[in-house]
Amino acid sequence: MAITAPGQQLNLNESPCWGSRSVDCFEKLEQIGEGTYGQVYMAREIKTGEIVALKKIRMDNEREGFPITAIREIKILKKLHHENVIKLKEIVTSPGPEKDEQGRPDGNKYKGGIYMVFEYMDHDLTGLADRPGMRFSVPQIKCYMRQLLTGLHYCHVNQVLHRDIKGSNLLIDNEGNLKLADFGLARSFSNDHNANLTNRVITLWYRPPELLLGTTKYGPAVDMWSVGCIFAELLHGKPIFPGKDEPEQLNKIFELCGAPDEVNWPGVSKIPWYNNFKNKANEETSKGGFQTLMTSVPFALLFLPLLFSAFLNSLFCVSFDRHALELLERMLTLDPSQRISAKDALDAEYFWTDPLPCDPKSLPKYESSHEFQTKKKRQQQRQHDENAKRQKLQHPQQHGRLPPIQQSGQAHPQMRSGPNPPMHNSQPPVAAGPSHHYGKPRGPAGRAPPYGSSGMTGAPRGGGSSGYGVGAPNYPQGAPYGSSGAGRGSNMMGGNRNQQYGWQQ
Ligand SMILES: Nc1ncnc2c1ncn2[C@@H]1O[C@H](COP(=O)(O)OP(=O)(O)OP(=O)(O)O)[C@@H](O)[C@H]1O
Repeated sequence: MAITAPGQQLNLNESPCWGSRSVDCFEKLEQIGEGTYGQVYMAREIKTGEIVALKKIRMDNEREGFPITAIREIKILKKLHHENVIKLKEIVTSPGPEKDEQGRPDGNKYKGGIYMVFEYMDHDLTGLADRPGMRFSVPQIKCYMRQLLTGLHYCHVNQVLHRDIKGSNLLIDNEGNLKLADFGLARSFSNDHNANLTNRVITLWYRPPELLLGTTKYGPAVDMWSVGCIFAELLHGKPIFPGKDEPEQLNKIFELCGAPDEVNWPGVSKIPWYNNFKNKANEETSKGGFQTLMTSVPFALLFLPLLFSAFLNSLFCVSFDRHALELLERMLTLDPSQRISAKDALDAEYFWTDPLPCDPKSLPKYESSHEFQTKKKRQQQRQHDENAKRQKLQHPQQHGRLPPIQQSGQAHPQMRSGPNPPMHNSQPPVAAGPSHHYGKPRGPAGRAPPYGSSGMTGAPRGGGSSGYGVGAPNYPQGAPYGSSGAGRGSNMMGGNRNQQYGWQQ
């Protein structure tokens, strides 16, 4: 966690009620998130009954002061007011040492706690997409994408870079509204892009090539790359660039988008790590085993549209909407200066041709689904499966005689169907990282309704596993965060992002 830098002090007294109320004004109902900052809870304001989200600011080390990421998030959110940006309502404090859910001291050396109070959102995109059987329709994808771009355009116009666009930071309520959240890595920028900023931002799978190549001068285009990754994921049903470290991430990008050179990306050879990468690529190529498109850029450039459509079509076995592909290509353009802006993306044909984006209010209502909960359910399911396996090994005879319903446990109705559980139960649950499944049609058409289990009557709370089904990738645990520890990786590495970015720009 970083020490608060001069000029970065947070003045909680800026607004009369900010920071003056105690967290005791709220009743914590349920944990809905676990982030680098600490926990996020669904809570009820006792006086009004209003449901909110409380995000506790982690203060693990009292010597290091108030985390700079929290200061940035609060400062930025205080100036952003838009229907597609999460609303920070106030800051509340707890004066004394706090207790965990079991009433034990929570191990926080800092005596009190500080919480950010947000409007409550029923889902994050990752959690929603992870619902069993979930499929998004085209108008629904357009509706979410348009809201994402509208919120981001607003941020960019107000000279704020988000720098961590990914599914779990896109919150959705049951009115169909999508809002950008988690501005912990966000920062203001100036249009001349002259300032040196850290390149160690954005969760690996969503990180643009310029950051992976080490650039420190960048602008809103970095967010647009992440938006392209989300868009492709919504169309494709799973992350398109699931690299496990930076080199692999770059390779995955270059395999799909072609490799950069001075022709398709003027100035790329001046980016700090370009030559390292190029030399390595050449070395590998001369060894004959390196499957990169580094050496076939003209080919890649000429056939980029075909590469995209071939890639997507081969995965879906259907022909993709031409307008969707055009927009996707313009988002996933290597050269950030040629990448489409949020404003221009909103004008793209894709949003203005049939089927049009649906009205958010027309979207079905789902039971609340946050990534934290879906991950937890998968972990529980995995634990359950492991226990069952262990028991079976210990008492093979006894278990052999049991009818399938008893072998597979009572908790999960879908597992009662016999020794071969449904596909989504047989997938190795992913313990960490974005575990997305955005609406990829799975199995024979018509098996699932367009929105999965429709409305509130969907899968029972606490039951079921993730929507990982046929074709789910076998991601290494923690892969999305790579070895750099950038973005959320810090969490996986036992540290926190303040340690890694706090002192940086
Ligand atoms: N306003 C909200 N309403 C409902 N859920 C929320 C809200 N804010 C956050 N969450 C849930 O908590 C999760 C973590 O929140 P957030 O990303 O803001 O925390 P963080 O500490 O910054 O996490 P990270 O380690 O990912 O940076 C989100 O993915 C979301 O599921």
